Amino acid sequence: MRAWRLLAKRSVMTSVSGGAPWGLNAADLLQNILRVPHYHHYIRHVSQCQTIQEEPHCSNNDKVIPPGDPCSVHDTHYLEAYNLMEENADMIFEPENMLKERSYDGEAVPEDSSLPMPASMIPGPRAWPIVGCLPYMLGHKAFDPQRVYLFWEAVRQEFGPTFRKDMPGHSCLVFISRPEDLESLFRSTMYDPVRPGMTSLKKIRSEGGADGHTHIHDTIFRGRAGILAEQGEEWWRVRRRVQRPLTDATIIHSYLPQMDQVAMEFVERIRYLRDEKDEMPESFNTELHKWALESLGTITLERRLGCLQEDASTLPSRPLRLVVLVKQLLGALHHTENLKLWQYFPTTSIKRLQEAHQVFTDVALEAIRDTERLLATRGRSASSSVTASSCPLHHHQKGDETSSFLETLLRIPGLSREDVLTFLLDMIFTGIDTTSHAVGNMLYLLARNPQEQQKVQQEIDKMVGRPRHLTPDHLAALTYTKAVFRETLRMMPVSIGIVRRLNRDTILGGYRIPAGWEVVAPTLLMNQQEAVFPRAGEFLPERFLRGSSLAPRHHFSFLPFSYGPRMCIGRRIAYQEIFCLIVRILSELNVDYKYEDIHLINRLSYGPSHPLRFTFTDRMKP
Ligand code: HEM
Repeated sequence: MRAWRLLAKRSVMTSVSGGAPWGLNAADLLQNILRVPHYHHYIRHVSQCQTIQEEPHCSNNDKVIPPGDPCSVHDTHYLEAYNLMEENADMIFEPENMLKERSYDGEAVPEDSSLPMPASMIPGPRAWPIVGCLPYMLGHKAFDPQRVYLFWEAVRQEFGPTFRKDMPGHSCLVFISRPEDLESLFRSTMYDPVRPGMTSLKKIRSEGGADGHTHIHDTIFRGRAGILAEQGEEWWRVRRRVQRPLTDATIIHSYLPQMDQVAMEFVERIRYLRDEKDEMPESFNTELHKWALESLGTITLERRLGCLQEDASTLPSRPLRLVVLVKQLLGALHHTENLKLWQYFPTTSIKRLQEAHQVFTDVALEAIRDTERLLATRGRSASSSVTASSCPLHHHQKGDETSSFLETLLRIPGLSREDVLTFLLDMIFTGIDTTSHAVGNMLYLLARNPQEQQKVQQEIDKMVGRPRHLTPDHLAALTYTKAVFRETLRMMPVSIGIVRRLNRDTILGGYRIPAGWEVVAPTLLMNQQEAVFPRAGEFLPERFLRGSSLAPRHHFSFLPFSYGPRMCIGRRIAYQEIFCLIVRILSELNVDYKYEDIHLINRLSYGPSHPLRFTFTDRMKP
């Protein structure tokens, strides 16, 4: 209890000292905590979860609403509560010894007033031994392996918001789609969030590879698989140590000039790539991947890589190989995570994954070593009178210390060099697809909605103009653009869903789901419910503006970066990169798209179904 009080207090203090870069400033934050009864209650609620006195989970003016209720009181305060959750998520979940903090013995699941039904009563498609409901799924008219969300939606229509869908290797799999159930899921798993999946990555990293690839595993991974694939103590050991630098606004903002420079160069690249009809080539998706690596490289590799300078005709350089290798690795992981026959015998898919992982790791590590060499040179130069600012590597200043992101990570007590390298590898391979797809989807939706595009451009012209350098204040002022970004992630999300393995019995959708079962909250199912998002099928960024009558009906209904201690650790980087690029593109260019509709196809994350053959025309100077 005392720890949580300290945390709540610290969350306010951290924001006061500049920790809240997006939207709310410190004064807003304090004002909101005082003014918004719901959020005030929320902090209290989180604190009380510490002592497991589950109470009715929302209240307003003494009106008590039982858990599971549609929670209409959230309507008005949705955005305030949501913003505050987003801003303070890191601070709220930061107790050092989180995993040890509580014993689960004897803990009650959130008690409902009515008796929960047993899990055996959860409805769902017919399942057979071993194959589960695979035959049902394959024979279903809505089943499309590339758009599996269509099938999930059909199942939800037939069986309701909570359904069971046993699959081979996943015999106890429950799908939820009500935001209040997602809230219960997060609360139940908050102190030990196990995200099943990435088991093939864990296997090859911790057991060593076949075909003489063991040297990497001996020298880098040493039986540890990194935060993407690890669980429990080992995941938390790394996560809690890298949390601060990844979410420290000062550190992330210090990379804004470099990311902005990359964005400006990408606008030039668009001009260079345009054909006579001002259209992008079919390979524009890959161009966005290059931008994403170049932009992410400013922080993870501390330098410019040159991805945007290359001509297609030249031999691929190491950075461009990295783009290709990340794609191959994600593709291979998609296969091994989809069908886990490799658990029983060595399949071609796991061998492919080993190969792809091996080559990616070699190339990425070499790039990191180049950075280390440059940093070492800088150290020597600094001592022989060359100032840090003249160094090609980026650096930021904290007190008297000047350090790069890599040096900051390497100095964290309790993290070995191998931990840091593994973490950087994970950042590189998670941070490329995600941001490039989000930007591509946002440009697509704006191309299809010219009025909204115009509003974004007007906001950019008014609040930012065309400055030589973007500042954090410029980006924070873009309220409408931020609403468009959120609406993009609602309609065309990047993440397929939140998945957790329960570590205690939990009531979801009125059923008592036993510990050990896995629960999936599929993003598209959550984001497209009329009852939660009025006029869900329409692109309406206004719903994310303050005071909108279209606001989502529950504060756990829209969490594109997830929530809690396991939420996306790269989200501040993602925001910054994406906003730099959108601002620089739309302040100079109009975007249009003249081909067939794009929908999402599922791999490890959602990606576009067609090439992004945008048309970019120059805007008149405002
Ligand atoms: C629009 C862009 C992005 C979206 C929508 C997104 C979304 C997500 C989501 C939903 C999760 C799962 C969280 C959970 O299980 O609760 C996640 C995890 C993660 N993301 Fe992101 N992400 C984005 C960009 C990035 C970037 C740019 C990076 C790296 C720089 C990154 C690194 C990670 C890592 C390392 C994890 C695993 C965290 C852990 O397990 O502790 N993401 N992301």
